[in-house]
Amino acid sequence: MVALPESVDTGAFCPARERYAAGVREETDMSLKSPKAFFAPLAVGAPQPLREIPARPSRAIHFFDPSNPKMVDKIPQMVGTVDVLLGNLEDAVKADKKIDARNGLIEIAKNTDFGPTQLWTRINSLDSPWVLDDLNELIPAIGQKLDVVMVPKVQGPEDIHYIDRILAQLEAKAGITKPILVHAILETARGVAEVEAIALASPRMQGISLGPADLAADRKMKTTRVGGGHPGYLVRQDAPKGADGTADIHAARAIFQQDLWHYTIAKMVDACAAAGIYPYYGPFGDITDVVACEDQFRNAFLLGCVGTWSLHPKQIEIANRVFSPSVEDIKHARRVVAAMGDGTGAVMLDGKMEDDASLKQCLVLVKLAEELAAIDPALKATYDAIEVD
Ligand SMILES: CC(C)(COP(=O)(O)OP(=O)(O)OC[C@H]1O[C@@H](n2cnc3c(N)ncnc32)[C@H](O)[C@@H]1OP(=O)(O)O)[C@@H](O)C(=O)NCCC(=O)NCCSC(=O)C[C@](C)(O)C(=O)O
Ligand SMILES: [Mg+2]
Repeated sequence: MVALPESVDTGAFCPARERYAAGVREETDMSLKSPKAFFAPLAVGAPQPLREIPARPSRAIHFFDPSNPKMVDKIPQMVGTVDVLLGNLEDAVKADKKIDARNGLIEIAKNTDFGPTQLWTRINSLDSPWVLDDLNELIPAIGQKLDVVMVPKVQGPEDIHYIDRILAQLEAKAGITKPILVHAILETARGVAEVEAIALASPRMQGISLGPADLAADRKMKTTRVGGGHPGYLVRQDAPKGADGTADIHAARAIFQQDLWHYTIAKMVDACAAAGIYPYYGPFGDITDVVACEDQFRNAFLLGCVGTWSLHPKQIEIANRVFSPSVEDIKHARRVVAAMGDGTGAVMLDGKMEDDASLKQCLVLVKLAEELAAIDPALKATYDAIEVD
């Protein structure tokens, strides 16, 4: 029994302190994530970190401002139509609404049954005057309901270590039984350079999203958009020869717009896959251009991302469709699985060679379809109706 001096204010009831007072000693990690202690809790009484991040569908992470009554009104009816609802406290919430947003999120979380939909929040940046109160108030009030805390403007693994320890302390104090996961936004040049270390910084790491607007500013890119392409970033077809045999540089030539985000997304996907966590595209700011939005989302899906952000209700349907394998892909994948028998060797299917490696790609799609069908009855009916010839 550890006696506390009478002058110490022990504050509200704290399960971890009670257990400590009762002589219970738990293994924790006092170091900054030494390899052997990687999976030890970072505070006495904090829940055991997960060894594997659950593959919960998260095709769209839908952002709403909890201080905006019109948006808040729409949240209950969005439950079940979107995989993740995220109460945003950071950029896009006005400075004089920060506290309303935090309180609004607490109220929504307490009063809403989220069913299969995950509840995430994006806290303010680590250098802001709000972040400490965000954590101190959200975790005790709604920590048991919060699945993931998204951390903006992550610079390196030390930012994740900082959040990791605070979350452990707050979880212990509040008696939270399931660990809250952490999602980093890749929106600084140093963050991109350190993305592998960020992905591996903590067993809480659930995933990483691209933050193209802040990243562009931090890198001093000469763009003014929130994600998407740029007409000036292009490759031009070679000039044809003119009558005099030299290149006619003024002749009409095809131009091919390139993807400004390809390098960063590919780097992020590799870092996430290597760490066993999930990569996401981020925001597409041109809300009216649903066609280009779909293209950007599909590029990310093909490269390995599991989801994207939705800023406006109309982007949810696009994300749900793009990040669910198509009927054609599932039909083909199931044919390959059937044709490959025990999964070894090579076969010909429709004039193409299939082998162990193409089978593995097909299994990625089949597994994803099963995970999505488990939470999306309409999609399940669509996949169930596929006939493999
Ligand atoms: C774009 C905006 C201003 C257009 O808002 P609007 O009201 O002008 O649009 P609307 O088409 O007129 O809206 C129709 C209805 O839908 C509602 N509505 C509209 N949006 C939502 C929503 N998200 N959730 C729920 N409801 C929504 C809206 O309130 C309205 O309700 P009403 O019919 O009753 O009048 C608005 O959609 C919005 O503020 N969206 C969220 C923006 C946001 O969260 N930005 C931050 C993420 S991006 C970012 O931070 C960058 C990054 C990663 O950090 C980096 O790259 O660096
Ligand atoms: Mg940002």
